[in-house]
Parts: sequence; structure tokens; C-alpha cells
Amino acid sequence: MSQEPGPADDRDPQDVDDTTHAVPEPDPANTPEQEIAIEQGFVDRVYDRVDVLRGEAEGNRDSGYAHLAATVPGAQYERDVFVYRAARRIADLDSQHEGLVFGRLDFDNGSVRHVGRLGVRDDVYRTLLVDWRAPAAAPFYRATAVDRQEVARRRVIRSFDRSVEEISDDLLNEDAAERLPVIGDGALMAALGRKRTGRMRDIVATIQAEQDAAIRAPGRGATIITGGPGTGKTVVALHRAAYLLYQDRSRYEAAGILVVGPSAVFMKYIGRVLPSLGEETAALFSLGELYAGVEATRQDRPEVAAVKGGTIMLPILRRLVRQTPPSAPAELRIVYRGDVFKLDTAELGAVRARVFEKEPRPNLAKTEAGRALLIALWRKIKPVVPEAEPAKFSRDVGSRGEFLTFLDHWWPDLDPAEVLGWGGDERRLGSAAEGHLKRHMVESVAASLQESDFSIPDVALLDELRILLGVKPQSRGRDRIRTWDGIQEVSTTQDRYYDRPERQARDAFYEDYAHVIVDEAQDLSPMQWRMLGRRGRAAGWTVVGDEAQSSWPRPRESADARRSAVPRGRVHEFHLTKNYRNSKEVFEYAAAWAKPRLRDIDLPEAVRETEVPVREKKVDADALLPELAGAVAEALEAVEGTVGIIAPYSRHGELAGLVHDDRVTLVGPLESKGLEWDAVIAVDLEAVAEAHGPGVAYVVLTRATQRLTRIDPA
Ligand SMILES: Nc1ncnc2c1ncn2[C@@H]1O[C@H](COP(=O)(O)OP(=O)(O)OP(=O)(O)O)[C@@H](O)[C@H]1O
Repeated sequence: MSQEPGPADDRDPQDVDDTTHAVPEPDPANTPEQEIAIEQGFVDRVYDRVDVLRGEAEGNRDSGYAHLAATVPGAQYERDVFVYRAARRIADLDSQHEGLVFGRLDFDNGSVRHVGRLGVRDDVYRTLLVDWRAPAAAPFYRATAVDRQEVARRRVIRSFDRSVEEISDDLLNEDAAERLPVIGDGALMAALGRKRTGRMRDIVATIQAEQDAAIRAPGRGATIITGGPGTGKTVVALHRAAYLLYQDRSRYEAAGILVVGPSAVFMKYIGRVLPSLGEETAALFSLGELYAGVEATRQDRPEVAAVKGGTIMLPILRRLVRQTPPSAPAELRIVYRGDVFKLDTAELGAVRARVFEKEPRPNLAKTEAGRALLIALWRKIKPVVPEAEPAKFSRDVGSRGEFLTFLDHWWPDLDPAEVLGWGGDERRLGSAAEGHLKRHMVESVAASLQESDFSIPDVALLDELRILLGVKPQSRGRDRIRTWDGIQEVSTTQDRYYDRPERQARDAFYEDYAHVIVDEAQDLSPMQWRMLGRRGRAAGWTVVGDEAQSSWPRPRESADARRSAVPRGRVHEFHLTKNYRNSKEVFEYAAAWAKPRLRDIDLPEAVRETEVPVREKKVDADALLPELAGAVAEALEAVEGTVGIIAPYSRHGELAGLVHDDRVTLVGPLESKGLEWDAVIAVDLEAVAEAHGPGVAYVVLTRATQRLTRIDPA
């Protein structure tokens, strides 16, 4: 637990029970409008208080008040400014989410507790609103008809901006119907049925009990969250980051939380969730961005990716870093006391090998290389010039400009990108890969390394080379504490006056995270696990995935790499069982397709029906484009939100013209991981399965919230 209190929460021992407050006497005869008005009264009260806090914070700023004791436990000022800051941040976001106040619990004893995005206290520091992450908010998510936890009625309040629009009640104690009105029909179903916008929303108002348990698991050790498609693994992982920041802010803000997902498109999709929860300090990186200065988005061909991601690359890279750099001179010539002495290519090769016996990382071995050259020269000089003295020889030759210039060229500082580039030369790669890769694979991998940009699998190789070469750590990347699209960074009084640890700017090489969250973990290659493992040696881990959706061909190799990356210790396992994304119709279709093709498939239960069946069409090659154009138009007509076309990469050129509306996107099967659209048009599914395996085709089939159309060439 943190030494500091949580932000304006209810965890001070003296007032831990003070989370309830007075509200108008309930009347079971109230109409929905009357109940909305009652909640509006409360919401207004909270915002009024936030406005006061904001005024105070601004006043303090203006009078130049320096708050020096901010880290003293119980500093109320700190909490209030936090409220101000977070409330402002939330207000800055467009209202895709439920408002600041979104929940209310009525207990059997008549007391009432309101739950919101953050904690707010009134002017005498009594709790007005409980932060959703506080223990006192847990019954809002955990109470069920069987285990009520003294909750009589749970209410979800939906508002836009400051205005309450809708109420949805869940009566847990039937006897309470006599005193409490029950209004609305199901906040969860309403949330699931809402149109998708291309940006993931937070789910604070409707987190389900099994999800809540995973969110609140202890931060230390490894938390493993599994579940089939659409069970909320991603959204749970993100709420977990917010939870950890809340319950131990000093630890997780100081050392950082890393969230890793498969692609840049995916990171953009999930990018709003944490800011909408008032948290912006987590570092979000896709697998293609974990090497500073590189932003890879390109996929390799599956067979090339399977090689590049495997531990088979380790001996190959080790040999590669020992090769003579292409620009190295082939011969060293030195004139000493009138005689010419030479080291030829073979002799230089032997010297190089000797250096590596002493120091395997070339960038740390330059001094050793100079020494080894002088020794080799000395062995030649000694018989010819018997009167020469070794110390004098070393001083004399070792300080000559021509010798130092030779050393610089023969043993240059190596950059990982440059060394990986050597692999583009078939001869060099072939020599490094001898005994490990067949000829045709050497050709394919070398060809892929000749591309002008790096692929996503290349990034893990670059990171491995960084270690193998002994690249000195230096900050070269951009500041990865992100500011979010369209949101100005707000300079707050907290930022200015507070003596807390500064939020660190962490580049992609930062290695001391307190917690690492890995999404779509089933797809990580062994080399990618190694890259991640380096960044969280002392971290707690949250590993989220579904084996059936895997595109990695050798799961056992990957599991071993994962065990090495994630430190041993306590393991907390959670399994999510309900599919909240797909309609029953879509999911049953996907499951029927996948069951015979995938072993040990983990099938969740889809909770929502739409009565819209999946449509399948087979068309001749020349009719494909018009058919697709028709399907896109139809989908745009049928749904309010987004439409996704998921097609093999080889068809993207011919299909690009179909994307003529903001709501439509065209993606490859691998980029579709983790994403969702209201309507999906899956093109040539069998080709997807053939190229990437049935797991990826199953991913494609489970992306639609409402309508799925399959179009295949005849
Ligand atoms: N409790 C909930 N309340 C509202 N929406 C939810 C809830 N749980 C999940 N969802 C929604 O269901 C959809 C699927 O969630 P998410 O993407 O996190 O699932 P996933 O398990 O990561 O899926 P996949 O493995 O298929 O990528 C999202 O739109 C998410 O917001």
C-alpha cells in the first residue's frame, strides 16, 4: 500500500465509514423524471464543489502559494488539487464516457453512497463521492442477488457533461421495492448496444463482477487474465492500470506502468481509456515502438516473422555482431624503425576472435581491440627488431594517428540498425545462420532486411542487438508521456507547486517499470518476450490473452520465453467467461467455424442478441469489387457506428477505393487484433487462415458488434 493517501478517497482510517450521505427521502411512486431530477441535484452539488476546489486551486496559484509539505500524509490541499486537475482533464475529453458521477448504492439500512470517477469531499472533508477504485466502491461492482453485500438497489446514472440523462436500476433486495423506485432497463445492455466510434470507451459504470476481481488483483507478482474474444480483457487491463495508480500512486507514478499492445492502430484505439479515467502517466507502446527512434508498423510475411521471432535468431545475431564490419580495412601496415610490418585479413580475423574471447560486446571492446592489435604487431616486430622494447613500442605505435584511424575503421562503434542491416546481405546472413537456417529461409530473411524500413519483428531484433553490442544507454527517443489527441496539456497548480517525484519522461529503452501490462500476449514471439522482460525485471506483470487467437506458430517456445521474462513469484489467475462484444449470432458463427480448426478453444458466452444473422457470399473474381462496394453501402446504412473491411494484405491495393467514408476502415487481419466495428466485412477468410493460421481467421470473425458479412472469391 502507498504511504500517501489516495486522492480524495475514503481510505483515511478515521473516516473509512463516512462514505454515505444524505439524499431526499426515496418515494417508490416517483416517476423516472422525478428520479432524474433528484440525481441531477446531487450531480450539481458535486460539480459545485469541484468548481470551488478549482477556484481555490487557482487562487493558490495566483497568490504564489508554495505548498512544500505536499508529501505529508493527509495533505488535504493535495487531494483537492488532484480533484481539480482530474476533473478538468475529464471535462476536456469529449463525452464518450459516463459522467463524473455514475453510480449510486442504496443499502438495506437506508444509507446511500455515490460512486464516481474520482473522490470528492465536501467543505468539511466528508466524502461526497467515492472513487470507483476505493474499497468502498467495490459493492457497486461485486454485489449480486446471491451475495448482496447489504446493497438493496444499484443505480447507474448516465450523464452528458453535467446533465443527467438516464437512470438504470438493478434491485437486489426484492423487499426494498416497497421503499425504492426501480427505473430503466439494464445499463450493461445499453452500453453494449451503443454505436462504436473507433475509440475504445471506459466501462467504469458497468464493470462486471468477474472483471472487477481481475482489475483489483494485487499489483505485485504476475496476474494472468484469460478469456475468449470480447470478454473485456483489454478494457479490464486498462482499468487495472488506473486501479494500480490509484492504490499506490507514489510507486506506480514514480517507476511507471508500461502498457504494450500489438500494433500502433491498436494503441490509438485504446489511447483514450486511461485519460478518461483521469490517468495519463502510463506509457503506452506498441511492439513496433519499443526501440527508441523506430516506429515500425509493417508486418513481415508469416514465414519470415516466424524465423525472426524465434530464439533461433539468438545464435545468428551473436555471430552477426562478431563479423568484420563491411567498411573495415582488410590490412594493417605499420612502418617501425624503417621496416614495414603487416597484418593481413586472416591475421586480423584471428585478432578479432581473440578480442571477443575477452569481451563479447563489441562496443565495449575497443580498448581491448587496440591492445590485441598491438600485441599481434609486436609478435611480428620482436624477431626483426630484437632491441625493441614492448612498452615503448606500445606507446609509440598506439598513439600514432594512422594506428588510431585504422582502429576506428576496423573496430567502429556499431549501431544495432546498422548490424541488422548487414543481415540484408545474403552472404553475411548465410554465414551467421549456418547450421541454423536453410538456404531458402536465408534468402527470404535477407530480402526482408533489405526493405527501407523496419518491420515489427525487427524491433525485437534491434533491441537484442542493443544488448549484444553493448550500446551505452542514452536517451534518444521522444518523451513518451503522451499528450492525447486534441487535448491540451494542462499546467496545473499541482504540477507547479508540488514536491512530488516528477513524472519521468521515459523513452522506449526505460527498464525499471513498476508494472508491465501485456495485451494480446498469445501473439508475442520469444524475441518479443525477451524485449519486454528487459523492461520489467523488478515489475509486477499483468498478462492478458487468448491462446485460440494466436498467430504465433510455436506456442511452447513462446511460453518458455514468457516464463523467463515474467519474474517468478505469486501468480493470480483470472478467467473471463462472457463475450460483451459480439452479438450471439456473430459469435456462434465464429465459434462454429473455429471449433473444428482450433484445439482447446475457450468459448465464452455472448450476452446480447440482435437477430441479425451472419451473411455469406461467394463471388467470381471480377464481381468481388462491386459486391464489396454494395456490402459497404449496406453496412453504412444498417449501423450508426463504424464499418471495418478486413482483407488479406495482398488485396489492399484493389480495395483502397472502398474507403470513402470516415466510418469505414480497411485493415489487414493482423491489425484487426483487439479492434472492433459495428459491422465487419471479412474478405477471403480462407486465404487469411492459410496465410496466418486459423487463430487469426477466428480473430477476424469476432470483430463485429452487430453485423458480419463474409465475402469470398468463388
Ligand atoms: N463490463 C462491460 N461494460 C461495458 N462494455 C464492456 C464491458 N466489458 C467489455 N465491454 C466491451 O466489450 C468489448 C470487448 O472488450 P475488449 O476489447 O476488452 O475484449 P477482449 O477480451 O480484449 O477481446 P479480444 O480478445 O477479442 O480482442 C469492448 O467494446 C468493451 O468496451
